[in-house]
Amino acid sequence: MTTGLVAKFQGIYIALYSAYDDNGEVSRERAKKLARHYASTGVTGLYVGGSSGEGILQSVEERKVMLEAVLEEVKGELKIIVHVGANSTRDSVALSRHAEQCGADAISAVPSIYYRMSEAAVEHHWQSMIDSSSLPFIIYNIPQTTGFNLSVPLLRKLAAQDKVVGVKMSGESTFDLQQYKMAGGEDFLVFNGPDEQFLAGRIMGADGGIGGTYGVMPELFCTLDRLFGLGRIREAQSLQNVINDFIKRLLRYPSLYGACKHILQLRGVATGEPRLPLLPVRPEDHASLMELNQDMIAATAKYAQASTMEGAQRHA
Ligand SMILES: CC(=O)N[C@H](C=O)[C@@H](O)[C@H](O)[C@H](O)CO
Ligand SMILES: CC(=O)C(=O)O
Repeated sequence: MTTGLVAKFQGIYIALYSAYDDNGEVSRERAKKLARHYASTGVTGLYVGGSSGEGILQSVEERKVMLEAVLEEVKGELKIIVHVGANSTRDSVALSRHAEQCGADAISAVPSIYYRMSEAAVEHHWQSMIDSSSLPFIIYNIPQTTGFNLSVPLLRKLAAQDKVVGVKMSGESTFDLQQYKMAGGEDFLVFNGPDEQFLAGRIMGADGGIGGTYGVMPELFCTLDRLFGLGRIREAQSLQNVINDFIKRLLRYPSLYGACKHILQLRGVATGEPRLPLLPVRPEDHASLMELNQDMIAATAKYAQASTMEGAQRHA
């Protein structure tokens, strides 16, 4: 039995993509349509403005618009965690305050990037966001892009505060993930970052996941999570294998987000191209992306059927 914060926040969170119009401006309308698209997929919530959401490539104003649109559409239906990390503490604090004003469920942040930051500087940066809002705070550790790896002592120190409720662990070591889970204590959340090892992360203690590829296969990740919860590990393994084949195919394109956004467009959900320097897909990519989309849709249907059968068996 899980109680408290873990019970409240655990689950599958789609790292939401950016939503731009055809001129590359943030589009409220497309952001709403994108959020709506996910409302009935079974996911717990959305992670807005993170890596996949290109928050780091947007102005503070654009990030506010994006969050407001998402909340207007799905507040109360989906839990909304908003990434408020910006390079300056000043901007990060402004975004933290805004997140609270407009009713997000939690905030989260990476360290400041570009300058090599001491642990003391990162701690001060995060603490400023924590202090500027009453929302729960989720540390975002993604050392391969930020160059900063969260230490267990810093995690322990931050987690001692009631407002610091969890960590999104995007580093690849599931041992580190397990160490965070142990250090955070009983009611501390750990979210798996690398989608390719979702199952491994869950086995080592993650309470759920926040991922950049969930947005093109949300139902598959929900099923994977459920299979793990039911202890059906062999089936979970084979589903993770299916998912990883899709992820490997997605990673072949000029940018992961460009490929994912193109797939969404094929499903009738336009979100524009990723913002440069993230590259869009090329015309020569269209045919293979159409095939990948079809394969994902087929796998989703197949696993939906499998879970119906399982439901029927349970009720028999
Ligand atoms: C480095 C990175 O962006 N990691 C994401 C978040 O943790 C993942 O969700 C990846 O997008 C995903 O695992 C695909 O490699
Ligand atoms: C991938 C991920 O979790 C993010 O976009 O922040």
